[in-house]
Amino acid sequence: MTSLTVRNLTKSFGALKVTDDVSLDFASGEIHAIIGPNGAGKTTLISQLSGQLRSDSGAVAIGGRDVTRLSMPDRVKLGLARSFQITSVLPGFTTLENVALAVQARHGSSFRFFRTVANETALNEAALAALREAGLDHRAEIRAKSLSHGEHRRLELAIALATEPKILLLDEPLAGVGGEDADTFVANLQKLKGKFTIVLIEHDMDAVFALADQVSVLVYGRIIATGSPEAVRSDPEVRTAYLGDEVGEVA
Ligand SMILES: Nc1ncnc2c1ncn2[C@@H]1O[C@H](COP(=O)(O)OP(=O)(O)OP(=O)(O)O)[C@@H](O)[C@H]1O
Repeated sequence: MTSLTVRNLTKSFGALKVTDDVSLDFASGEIHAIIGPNGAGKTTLISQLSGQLRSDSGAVAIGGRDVTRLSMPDRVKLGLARSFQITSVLPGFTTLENVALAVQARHGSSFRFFRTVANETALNEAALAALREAGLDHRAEIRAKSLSHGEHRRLELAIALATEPKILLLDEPLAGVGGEDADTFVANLQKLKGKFTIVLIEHDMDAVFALADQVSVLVYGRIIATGSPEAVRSDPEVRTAYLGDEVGEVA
């Protein structure tokens, strides 16, 4: 089943056409990576999907429902969550409190106006469940400002998970994350595989080829290939346009 459908999306900044007639289908439960050189338009495309940026033309549908004209908050309500670039983590709050705020925002007044012990317990349990899925429950009581960069990224993932998404848009989750932290992050995403549709933008090709079911290659705003990691890796046009030597390292 297709959970997210993109048809003929286009966006220009002045004379620069940044996304150019992009059409893609994201299947339910799959990790679909979008790769491409710097400036190819990947982040712009994600912003068009999330509703942060209005497209010049084209259409986006979630589960068959046209959301092209919907705002970002309305798309979040339909299960589309974007992580990493719009999240504002409160540094003086604990990781649990940060995630609890996202749970509260998701459930609105049902948590806010009835401050019973039962509600607070439910709120904390939901937040802890999201932290567990992101592999950060052991740091629940730590203030966000004391987290490592990699842990901070996992907190942002937990905040996105707290919105109970059907589709997760991850924009370079591994940027600036190295070594063990990167391995932990990839392992966590592996565990989430199948639970949500994940659209993953990532420059770390080891991570992309380890995680993705489908890979699409964006070059100068146009999708030049879509397919399994193996098919994309051996596509001559992709090798010429983008992957080059990098592909050799992971082959
Ligand atoms: N708000 C904006 N106004 C003008 N130009 C923009 C804007 N946002 C992006 N661009 C330009 O659009 C092009 C694509 O940018 P985008 O960030 O989408 O690429 P990207 O593939 O995500 O790159 P990277 O891999 O480096 O993050 C770039 O040339 C960028 O300078």
